[in-house]
Amino acid sequence: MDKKRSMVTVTNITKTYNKGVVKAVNNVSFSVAKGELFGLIGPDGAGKSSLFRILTTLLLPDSGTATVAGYDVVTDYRQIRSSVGYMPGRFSLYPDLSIEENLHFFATVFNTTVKENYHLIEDIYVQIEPFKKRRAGKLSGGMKQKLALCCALIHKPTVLFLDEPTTGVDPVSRKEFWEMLKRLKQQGITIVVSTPYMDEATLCDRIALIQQGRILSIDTPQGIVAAYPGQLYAVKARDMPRVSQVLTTYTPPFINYLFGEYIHVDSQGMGDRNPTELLRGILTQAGLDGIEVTPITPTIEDCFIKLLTT
Ligand SMILES: Nc1ncnc2c1ncn2[C@@H]1O[C@H](COP(=O)(O)OP(=O)(O)OP(=O)(O)O)[C@@H](O)[C@H]1O
Repeated sequence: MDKKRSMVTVTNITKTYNKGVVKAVNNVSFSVAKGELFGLIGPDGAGKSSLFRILTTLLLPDSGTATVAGYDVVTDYRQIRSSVGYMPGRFSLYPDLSIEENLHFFATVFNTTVKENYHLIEDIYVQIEPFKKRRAGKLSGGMKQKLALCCALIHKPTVLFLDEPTTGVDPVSRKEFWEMLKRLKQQGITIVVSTPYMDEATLCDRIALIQQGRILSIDTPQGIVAAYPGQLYAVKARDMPRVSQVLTTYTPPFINYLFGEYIHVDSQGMGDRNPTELLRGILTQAGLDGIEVTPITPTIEDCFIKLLTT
């Protein structure tokens, strides 16, 4: 990637806790281009929040370097704090202040006014404005999320860091939220967002799959899916627990896991044999009926599981 256009550059960042016992971020490197919507995708404890806190200058890394908007996260923390917007995991709103008061408070802290940058938040703010006198502590998850986003945007940041913004938010608000992010991106704001929801990964321009502080893969969602080695099958039969048992106890065992109403089975270890025929044969021989075996395109979650098992 063109370094000049890079708005976030992370180089070999490591962060440990408890005197090195917990490796929260382990030699992580990536960069995010201007105007890109970049996702950090990983389960709880993967190290996403620690990375965000380092990039927003709230935590010092043990080693490695990082720049945001061209500023060093250790030496230029003042410039970074004024040029980034940060929405922490637990929305940092003042529960006793109203919607309106929270917004004015954040604008004042950043030496600006709500009026000056209203155009940036208008789309989002109009949705919560009817309740502007309501205290933040009394808002629903979706409304808190919208207010927190307005507060993170009110000083016109060039880079926006959103740490699990959709966790605990209803599905409709989650969808609306991603549409808002698309619009912000169109205004040239660079966005780094983390989520444990794999389905949200496909809404990013590029994603990093992260687990136990390590990046397993970085690419476009389509690139990650295209790089899936082998073929995946969706398998179903009348007795699903038995399907899993048969596939797991086969020699060599097949990678298989429940995925919605199907069991996904990886073709690894099937050699030259036709996987559909092989799977049908094994399951029929085990006395199962109602067997369905269909080759499928993996989801990001399948790719994540595959990366974890190889
Ligand atoms: N202050 C701390 N002291 C000790 N261990 C910590 C501290 N903060 C985080 N950890 C540990 O570091 C690892 C990474 O945590 P981190 O919060 O960065 O991950 P995360 O992906 O954001 O997950 P979550 O969504 O649960 O916060 C976890 O094992 C966590 O328990």
